[in-house]
Amino acid sequence: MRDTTADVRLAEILHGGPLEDITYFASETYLYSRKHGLTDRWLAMYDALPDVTPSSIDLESMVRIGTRDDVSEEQYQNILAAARTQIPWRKGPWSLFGVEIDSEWRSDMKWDRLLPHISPLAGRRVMDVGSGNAYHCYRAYGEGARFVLGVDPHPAYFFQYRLIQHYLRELPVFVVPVTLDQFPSKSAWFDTVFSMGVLYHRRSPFDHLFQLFESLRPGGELILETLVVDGEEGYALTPPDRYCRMHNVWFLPSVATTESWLRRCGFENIRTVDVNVTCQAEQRTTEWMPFQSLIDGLHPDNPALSIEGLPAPKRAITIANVPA
Ligand SMILES: Nc1ncnc2c1ncn2[C@@H]1O[C@H](C[S@+](CC[C@H]([NH3+])C(=O)[O-])CC(=O)[O-])[C@@H](O)[C@H]1O
Repeated sequence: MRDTTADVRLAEILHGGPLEDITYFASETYLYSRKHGLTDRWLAMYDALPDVTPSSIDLESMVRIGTRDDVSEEQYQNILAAARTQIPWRKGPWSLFGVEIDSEWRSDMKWDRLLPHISPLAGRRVMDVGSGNAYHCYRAYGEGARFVLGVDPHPAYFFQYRLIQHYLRELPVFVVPVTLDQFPSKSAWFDTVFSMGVLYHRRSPFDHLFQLFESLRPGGELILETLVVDGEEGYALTPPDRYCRMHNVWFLPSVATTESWLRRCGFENIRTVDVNVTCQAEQRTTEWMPFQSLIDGLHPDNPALSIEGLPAPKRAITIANVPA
């Protein structure tokens, strides 16, 4: 068993509330029970991490944990080597004691697009569904959230979060490596819920939207970010096969359709605050994600199309509230 600080702290926060039972998912016992092939690699990485305390942290203008001066050359090399064992880093960027992890996605660009439009996060309970390695969870904490819960079933991203969390153990920011379907329904507990980059991966988009609705308290706010296509209300594109080489994309609604789906699920005050064609400055191959990226999913002769001939990725941010 490794450090159990996270389990204990999460249990304290959730004690007596509607989500008390999910504490188990944050436990090492649950992790080992999944017997994932990456677990051994992660444990070896975790053992090699030096114990250092960051002299300063910035989660507001970026994610920076400590500085190069906080660590010796040997400690720096150990952290660098540990971070490299967790390649590919898809979400970031992270600055960890001077190790600059330049991830595939500039996740800060999405954050900058949404932040001016959402209710201030200060004092709020926040959930980020599809949190990946928790980049946006830490940014939410940087805006003053009092508790942030990331939800993402992908073990590799969870282990990246645990690497970062090793140096931010005192913060009330947690990730559970499961899907939202494994949560008790109708917790009505969160003030703000993010679902970004998840809806199009769900085969049943309405079930996902209802789950988000039921996890929010009355008056609570949803920030939904999803791939969209041009079209009238009612139109949604189902790719006949892959989309930008991804095999798990099911529905690309128009903006008007996205909003109508939210209305149908009971949300109100629905407004789309940003529509953005993804550019290569935001999603690209880097040293920390050396595999295929956006450019490989676009048509070689026409970047307005995906490689399959469908519209190139365009993303909308829509905000909506549960009735008060
Ligand atoms: N049912 C599910 N429940 C929870 N997570 C899920 C589920 N299905 C898939 N995921 C997770 O949702 C994330 C989608 S990426 C967005 C990351 C971040 N939000 C971002 O906005 O940059 C998509 C993208 O970047 O295109 C992955 O980490 C999946 O493991």
